[in-house]
Amino acid sequence: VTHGATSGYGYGVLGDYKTLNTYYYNGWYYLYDVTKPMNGVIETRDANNGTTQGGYSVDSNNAFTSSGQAADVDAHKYAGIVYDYYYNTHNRNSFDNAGSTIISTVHYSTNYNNAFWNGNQMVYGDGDGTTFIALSGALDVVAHELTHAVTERTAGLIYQDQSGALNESMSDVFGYFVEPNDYLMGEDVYTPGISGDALRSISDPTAYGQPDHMNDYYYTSSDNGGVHTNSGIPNKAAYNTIVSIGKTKAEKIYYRALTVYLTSSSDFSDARAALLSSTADLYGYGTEYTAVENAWDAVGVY
Ligand SMILES: CCCCC[C@H](S)C(=O)N[C@@H](Cc1ccccc1)C(=O)N[C@@H](C)C(=O)O
Ligand SMILES: [Ca+2]
Ligand SMILES: [Zn+2]
Repeated sequence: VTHGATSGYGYGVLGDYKTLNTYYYNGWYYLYDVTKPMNGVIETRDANNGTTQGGYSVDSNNAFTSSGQAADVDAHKYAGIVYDYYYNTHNRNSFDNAGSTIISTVHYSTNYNNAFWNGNQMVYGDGDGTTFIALSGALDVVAHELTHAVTERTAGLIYQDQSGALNESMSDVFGYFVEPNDYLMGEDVYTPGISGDALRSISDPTAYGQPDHMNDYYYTSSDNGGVHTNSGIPNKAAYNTIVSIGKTKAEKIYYRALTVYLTSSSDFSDARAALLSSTADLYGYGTEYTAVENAWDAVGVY
């Protein structure tokens, strides 16, 4: 072929084999996925431990099998999975619902124990090897970060205090919806030397130092008002909702609340109201509505 879509493969951060949607051009294979509907593109880049966007992740023979390519493989594969989740479950075409290219950069900085959405793209550190390994190696992390992009283009929840904790919670909750095999966050890339732990739990936020009730709201000036701590309260309410009405209904009311009712300054009480309105819209005022009321009563938010 002169150039065009190809199918490659590689090994992820956990050493697992996975197929990849790649693109051949001028002697090189790119992590550039053109298989999505309406020309949605997913591209993965490599910062080579710098702090710029980096160039495209490329390979000479379409086999992304070197250890240095593992983070690239997972960032690319998982971005595609998250794209598919939003398209197939919520009919949303990319984070802006207009098919914008989803860009990821891996190997950001050195020993960087975090991942983030920078307003234009996802960025992943490699971790320091003790607290984290390469963060794109966890599907719930990728879903967390891409959900920040969705939130930014919809509710626009300000990243401070209660709206900020809600912003963080939406990213964790959709991290669960995309990876529903556990209620843990980041377990696949967190503390490789310790098994069974995680950065957070939505079923029991207190297991990792987060509050699960308004009585224990953590007032602080750090971390934008403790957004990674206080997210435990809406996270617990989401867990309560998921357990009582099921994932299929829960993800519909959460998506509707995020895209229709929540605004940039919404606080926890506004979130309760937004979810109740969404529930009423979709399922009426029956058992699902009561379940959402109970879910938020249980965390002390009215
Ligand atoms: C650059 C400034 C910080 C940005 C914070 C990003 S959005 C974030 O919340 N990252 C997640 C990564 C993550 C997600 C799911 C599971 C594990 C880890 C996060 O929770 N970061 C923690 C370490 C933090 O910033 O406190
Ligand atoms: Ca998980
Ligand atoms: Zn976040």
